[in-house]
Amino acid sequence: MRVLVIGAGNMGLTYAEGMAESPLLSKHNLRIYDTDPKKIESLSKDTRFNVFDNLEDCLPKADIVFIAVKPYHSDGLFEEMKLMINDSQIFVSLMAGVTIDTIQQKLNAKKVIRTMPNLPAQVGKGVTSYTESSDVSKVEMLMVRNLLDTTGTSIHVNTEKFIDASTGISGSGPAYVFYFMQSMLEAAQKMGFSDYDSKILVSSTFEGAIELFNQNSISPKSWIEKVASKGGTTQAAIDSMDDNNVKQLIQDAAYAAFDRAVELGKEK
Ligand SMILES: NC(=O)C1=CN([C@@H]2O[C@H](COP(=O)(O)OP(=O)(O)OC[C@H]3O[C@@H](n4cnc5c(N)ncnc54)[C@H](O)[C@@H]3O)[C@@H](O)[C@H]2O)C=CC1
Ligand SMILES: O=C(O)[C@@H]1CCC=N1
Repeated sequence: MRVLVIGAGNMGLTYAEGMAESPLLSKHNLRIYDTDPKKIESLSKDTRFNVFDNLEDCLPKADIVFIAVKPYHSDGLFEEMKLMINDSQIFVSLMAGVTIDTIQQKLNAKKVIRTMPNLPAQVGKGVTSYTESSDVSKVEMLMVRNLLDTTGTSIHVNTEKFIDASTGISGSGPAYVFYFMQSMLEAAQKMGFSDYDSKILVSSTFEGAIELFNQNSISPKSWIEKVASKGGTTQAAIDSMDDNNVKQLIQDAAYAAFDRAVELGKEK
């Protein structure tokens, strides 16, 4: 099985690194292609994969092709790729919004798997949702799933609506968590803590809360009740958030990302 990753950015490189560390592929079978000469130069020193700056040398013989460029670069890329591909190749898109139908038409490809990964893949804690075109067999799906799982965990969804929806929850989601962290860091700094202490207070609080959540089958709502004493400090904070409609605002933000994913698909 020969795998090619197109686009050595945040996502493409992360997937290439995940696959390189797994026993599924040898270096010889893992290729990465990018158009940025600086990236090519720095990657060339990396012994984990074969690096290419020319599609002709790496695309025709690949069995599985991960596409990890920005959605607005996809048209140009598809145009270049389409004369070099064949019907047995499987194309795995990591791009937000770009639909299976668009990829099949613009690339003239048959077998397409559309995914939505997320950035914690960089530390093996990613979650990727995925769905496929009808030409992809169960065995091929399993092969690709094994590759996706080298960066964390994955969930299969039946329709592309859920790929766009997971963009709003897990794809963009790490940024919402970082937004919350940044807000708490700034509050800690305003209260007079040093940058170092602020970071410890905030990161330990997130880490501890996630650990509690993962080790028990209790809902976040019930955990809030365990932290909040009646008439106490936590209740004052939660009341402030409720008064400011924070829950609704977070849900609106997730829907804004979901809607934008759908819109990106229509812009193609
Ligand atoms: N960054 C994130 O957290 C997530 C990103 N995605 C999706 O992943 C895709 C990539 O995003 P990032 O990795 O963040 O972008 P990035 O900008 O870090 O990487 C894109 C790479 O593609 C290369 N590139 C551009 N045109 C090319 C071409 N024609 N052929 C080969 N390489 C080309 C660029 O040089 C760059 O190295 C996007 O479509 C995005 O929607 C999905 C989920 C999460
Ligand atoms: O912001 C974006 O469009 C991409 C998709 C999900 C995360 N980053």
